[in-house]
Amino acid sequence: MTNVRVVVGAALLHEGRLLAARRTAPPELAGRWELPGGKLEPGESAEQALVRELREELGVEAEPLERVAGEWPLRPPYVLHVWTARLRAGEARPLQDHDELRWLAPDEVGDVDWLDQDRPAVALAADLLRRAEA
Ligand SMILES: Nc1nc2c([nH]c(=O)n2[C@H]2C[C@H](O)[C@@H](COP(=O)(O)OP(=O)(O)OP(=O)(O)O)O2)c(=O)[nH]1
Repeated sequence: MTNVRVVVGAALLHEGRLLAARRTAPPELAGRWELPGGKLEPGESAEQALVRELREELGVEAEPLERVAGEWPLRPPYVLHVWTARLRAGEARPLQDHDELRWLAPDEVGDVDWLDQDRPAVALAADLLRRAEA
């Protein structure tokens, strides 16, 4: 399919924790937790979109690391791709699209109400964190 559009989500990792962000809109998604990110703009790579979105939404500089294997369908024509990323500079704040942030240790990843579509990628990111700790 050629008209699929990618939403990139960042599994932002810092000091052994994963960042979760609580959405403020649209009403059907508000209050649920997600990986910060957004839609690719025309001509943009996933890595470029990730860096731009994290700058806009959280006020941080992030470095994309690697794609988490998989692709998760959202409302057509969107699909979710997830990349791990590390925090290069700044302190994450909910500047846009979110009203709360939480840095979750691997054992806390199940403590927030993730968007359904995010759960498999979040589980994979938590596994990566656990392995990095071991
Ligand atoms: N950013 C993000 N969006 C997600 C995730 N999971 C999920 O289902 N979505 C959905 C919610 C939205 O319908 C869509 C992404 O839209 P968005 O509002 O974050 O994108 P954007 O920042 O580019 O916003 P806009 O240009 O539409 O204003 O994907 C996720 O983990 N991160």
